[in-house]
Amino acid sequence: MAPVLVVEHLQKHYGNHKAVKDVSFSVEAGEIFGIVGPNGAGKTSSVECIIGLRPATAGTIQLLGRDLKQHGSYIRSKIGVQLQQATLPDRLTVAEALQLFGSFYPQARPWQKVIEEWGLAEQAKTAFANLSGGQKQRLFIALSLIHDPEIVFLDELTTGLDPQARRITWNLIQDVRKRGKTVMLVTHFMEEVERLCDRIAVIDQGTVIALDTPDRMIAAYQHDLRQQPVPSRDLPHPERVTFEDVFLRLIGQPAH
Ligand SMILES: Nc1ncnc2c1ncn2[C@@H]1O[C@H](COP(=O)(O)OP(=O)(O)OP(=O)(O)O)[C@@H](O)[C@H]1O
Repeated sequence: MAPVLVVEHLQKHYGNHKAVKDVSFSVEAGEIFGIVGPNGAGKTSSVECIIGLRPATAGTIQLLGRDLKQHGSYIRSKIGVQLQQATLPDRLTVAEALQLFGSFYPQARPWQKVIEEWGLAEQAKTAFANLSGGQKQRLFIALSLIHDPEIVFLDELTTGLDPQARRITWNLIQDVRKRGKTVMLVTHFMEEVERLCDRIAVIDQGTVIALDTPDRMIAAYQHDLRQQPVPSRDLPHPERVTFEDVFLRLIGQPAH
């Protein structure tokens, strides 16, 4: 099956600052694909170029087999986006938000169905400001899916949520995939990518420094640990390696 997204040698410069130096990866239909990296690594800049929000400085982006530069409006109709630090006017109700976002797309699904699917029917008349953190995230997911896109980009969806709301949101992300969508997930939570993602790209200083399944990355790290002649106090016990340990080593930080 052809990949739904192919990014090749993407670069994004802001003046002299090279935020994205060389990012390449491809994503298969139905994957939950994670993008992780330290603050300022270039994750959001990469995603913003991929969704057509910012022009790339160099490189090519193909979504659903079409080049972003030539087919921008087609591609925008096929992607759903929940951007970092998304918010809505305090007094806008859930139903109004869904109707408003639906009005942007000719092929929008009936908002009454979407509100039911995402368990927000009881909050239809609730103002955005009065929703819980978890309900706000559910609304943002529903809004990103109102036009029935094929690929959904979720940037730091669970930042600021308490652990319970975060876990509920994980289930929602899996529900998005169950509905046949491909999910691109940008997050700082390593447990989140380890549990949810089929594959992960680790971006550091504007380049992809690792790309694989979480299990394979963890296995490679464990293998390396066993090769060490003297156990280091900075490294965790090999049986308890997590993706977070792998991530910290990849970006050059001590694991514990
Ligand atoms: N509009 C902009 N103008 C100038 N510099 C920018 C702009 N947007 C981002 N940058 C810079 O580009 C670099 C990459 O930022 P970006 O937001 O893409 O990183 P990130 O990996 O998403 O970080 P975070 O995890 O903190 O969200 C940072 O040094 C940032 O300050």
